[in-house]
Amino acid sequence: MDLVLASTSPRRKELLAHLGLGRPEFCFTQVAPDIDETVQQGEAPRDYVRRLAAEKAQAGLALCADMSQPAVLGSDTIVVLENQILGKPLDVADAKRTLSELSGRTHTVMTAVALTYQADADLSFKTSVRLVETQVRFCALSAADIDAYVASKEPMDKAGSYGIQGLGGCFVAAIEGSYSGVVGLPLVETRELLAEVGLI
Ligand SMILES: Cc1cn([C@H]2C[C@H](O)[C@@H](COP(=O)(O)OP(=O)(O)OP(=O)(O)O)O2)c(=O)[nH]c1=O
Repeated sequence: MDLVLASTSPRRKELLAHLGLGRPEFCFTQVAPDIDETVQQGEAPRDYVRRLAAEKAQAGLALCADMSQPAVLGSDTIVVLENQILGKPLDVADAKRTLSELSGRTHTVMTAVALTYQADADLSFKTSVRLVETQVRFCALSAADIDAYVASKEPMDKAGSYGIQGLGGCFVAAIEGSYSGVVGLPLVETRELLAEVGLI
């Protein structure tokens, strides 16, 4: 099987490479899935993030027509505060609003990872999905903190308008769960998915 990462995220690429544990034979290619990320009416955050990860993997599979046996990974990350999905910010004002909502509170980061691959028996494709939830507590943020952070532009391509792996780590008072899941690809669960199909 050929491993394919269906993602445009440089962070997911870097995290997936970790799973090779330095072995040169572990390799993968990358394709850019293009899916509609609209939340369906009444859709719960857990259902949404699982659906998007699966749709990214399946959209990625459609881009692998030239491969004999692709196994495609897709992933999606959302921040959830009081059952509300906080995705990537629409603009600077939205990022500032999101950060002030997260200030001094605990939110959940949900990341789903999906693997679409050909099940041997009947040549049909199967998608396995794992959902990982992590609690993140933010310290209290001043308006000056938020302005300075948003000016760095780091929040603009990230769910919840922050990156724990970057400057946003300054705001994280506590985390319970998967650090790599917050960054966008939960390593333990991704390793399990790959191990199930013999890719590692
Ligand atoms: C909360 C948090 C999110 N993020 C990122 C992970 C994801 O890349 C992004 C959420 O957007 P996603 O839609 O999950 O992913 P993406 O559009 O960046 O990439 P893809 O092509 O795979 O769809 O937020 C961090 O990098 N650090 C964090 O601390």
